[in-house]
Amino acid sequence: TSTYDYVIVGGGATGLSLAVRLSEDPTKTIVVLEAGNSGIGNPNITNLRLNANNFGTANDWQFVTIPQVDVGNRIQAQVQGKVLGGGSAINSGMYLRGNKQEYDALESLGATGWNWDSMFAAVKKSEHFHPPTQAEVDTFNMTWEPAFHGFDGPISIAIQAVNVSHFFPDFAVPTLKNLGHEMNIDPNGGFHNGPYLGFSDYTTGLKHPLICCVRILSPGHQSHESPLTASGVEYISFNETGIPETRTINAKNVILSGSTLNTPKVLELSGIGDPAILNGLDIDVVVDLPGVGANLCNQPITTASYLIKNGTVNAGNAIRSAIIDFQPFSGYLSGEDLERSNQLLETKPDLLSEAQFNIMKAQINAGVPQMEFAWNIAADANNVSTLTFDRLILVKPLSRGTVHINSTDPLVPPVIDPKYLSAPHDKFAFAKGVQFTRTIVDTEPLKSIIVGPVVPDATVQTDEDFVNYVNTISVSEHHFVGTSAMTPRSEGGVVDPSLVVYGTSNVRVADLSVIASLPGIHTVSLAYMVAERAAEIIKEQDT
Ligand SMILES: Cc1cc2nc3c(=O)[nH]c(=O)nc-3n(C[C@H](O)[C@H](O)[C@H](O)COP(=O)(O)OP(=O)(O)OC[C@H]3O[C@@H](n4cnc5c(N)ncnc54)[C@H](O)[C@@H]3O)c2cc1C
Repeated sequence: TSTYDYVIVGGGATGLSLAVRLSEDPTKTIVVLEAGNSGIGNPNITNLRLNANNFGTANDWQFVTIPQVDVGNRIQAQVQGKVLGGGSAINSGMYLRGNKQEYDALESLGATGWNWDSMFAAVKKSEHFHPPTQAEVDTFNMTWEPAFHGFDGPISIAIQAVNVSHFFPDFAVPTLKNLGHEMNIDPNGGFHNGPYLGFSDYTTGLKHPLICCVRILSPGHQSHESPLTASGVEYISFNETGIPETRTINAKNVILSGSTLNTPKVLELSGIGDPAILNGLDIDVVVDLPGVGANLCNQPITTASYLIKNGTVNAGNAIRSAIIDFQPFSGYLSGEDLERSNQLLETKPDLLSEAQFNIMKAQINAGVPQMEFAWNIAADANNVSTLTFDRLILVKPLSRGTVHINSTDPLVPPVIDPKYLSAPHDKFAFAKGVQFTRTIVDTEPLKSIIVGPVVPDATVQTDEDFVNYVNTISVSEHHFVGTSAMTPRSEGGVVDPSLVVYGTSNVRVADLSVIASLPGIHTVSLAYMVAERAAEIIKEQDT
């Protein structure tokens, strides 16, 4: 049996991008194990507008959380890509980058070399920006800064242009201006405050067999003093009749790219993790690493919609989230609310590290965006138009949760407990964000064409009503990070700045689980950053 140079577990956004870069060296042999199907020829994957058709299908892991105590004990569905391309194959294609401070924070938390400069260079390497045509520029007032973009990478990026309703230039932009929210000419260069036209990426799945990696193999590893050296991985392969067969792959390097929710499972099944979890399942502790599966972070999301006066706008066939407005707390909280925010920020939420808490508070004070307001307009069959803030997202929550196995059966899903809105400040700031949409529609020129609220309806008025609204309606975004954090081992870290799992010599993690603190964005650009940086590091170290 042959020994590959690299086995990459997970052919998702990070894993595939990394495989492409590593395969640039023709002397290296690489195998990618992907648990899901191929997306080849599937229009639900190639057409961004149909992405939701994948939810609940074989292309989705169909995870659910345990009951979420702070949002009415609701169990929430957690869509996650289980198809070549992973999340990037079934996502909505929105493409965003955060503020410089948010990447520099990763280095402050212990990820030496992972800062805005290195990650900006990495993401430009991954990018093939397609500038808009002159006609699109003229029609939609598009702006962009060439220095913020890469033009030779594999990931195509463009500004969304098709069928944008006149509502946006005529009503949305002037209203935002009257609220003091000035347009951002290009949010991709390390400052994404303010409204801008949506950027998109266009990635699609590829072809592959059905394979699910179970655990890392480390034959003969006896001593807990010396680092574990993996010889490859064990995986289950389903044959044509659906019968599972256990097989192995030998490799000099193991790279886990199964995503924030899946990678802890492979580590824990391999005996790498929190002894309290492993002992309970009679799994031998090979590496004592309590940070595996901890520090789980994701964003809460909800919507609000308003009826538009008949005949005042032509909704046309506008695309989703045509304008996205990212605001710091000072952009939507009143003076009194800011005082309340400061009071709530005096107490560190459970499970959030002191280091992260301090950094996040500094970012809040520096005006880093905390809330996303995405604007969309649509008309029904009777041409009744509705303005929907289709993504109201608290983009940098303080709440932290966990994901762990509770079975040694590799086919049993992990226990996912993100503890949504468990930090009191999260609930306050999120509910206030939803409430702020009432201020937006009460501002001219929008005010003159709004009939009134649809969802939440007009009975929802007080602070308490809005808190109840988010408790009962909000769901979770798909932007998980943090469960194999790149922080010092003594602070709950799982990987070092070279992405090597502590206590091992040749096991790396390269997916979004390594990002200790979430930039306030949609996360696929981060996956490309991690992949490009990982490729640079691995190529340099493995010469
Ligand atoms: C529905 C949805 C919509 C989204 N919308 C956007 C958006 O519009 N814009 C944006 O920026 N981001 C979006 N995201 C987020 C973005 O797609 C993810 O952050 C990104 O894909 C994460 O990359 P990853 O490499 O960490 O994991 P993934 O891309 O999820 O890849 C992990 C891969 O590993 C495979 N895998 C897992 N475990 C195993 C195993 N044991 N053996 C073999 N294979 C395994 C999985 O099947 C999967 O293909 C969205 C995500 C989802 C799910």
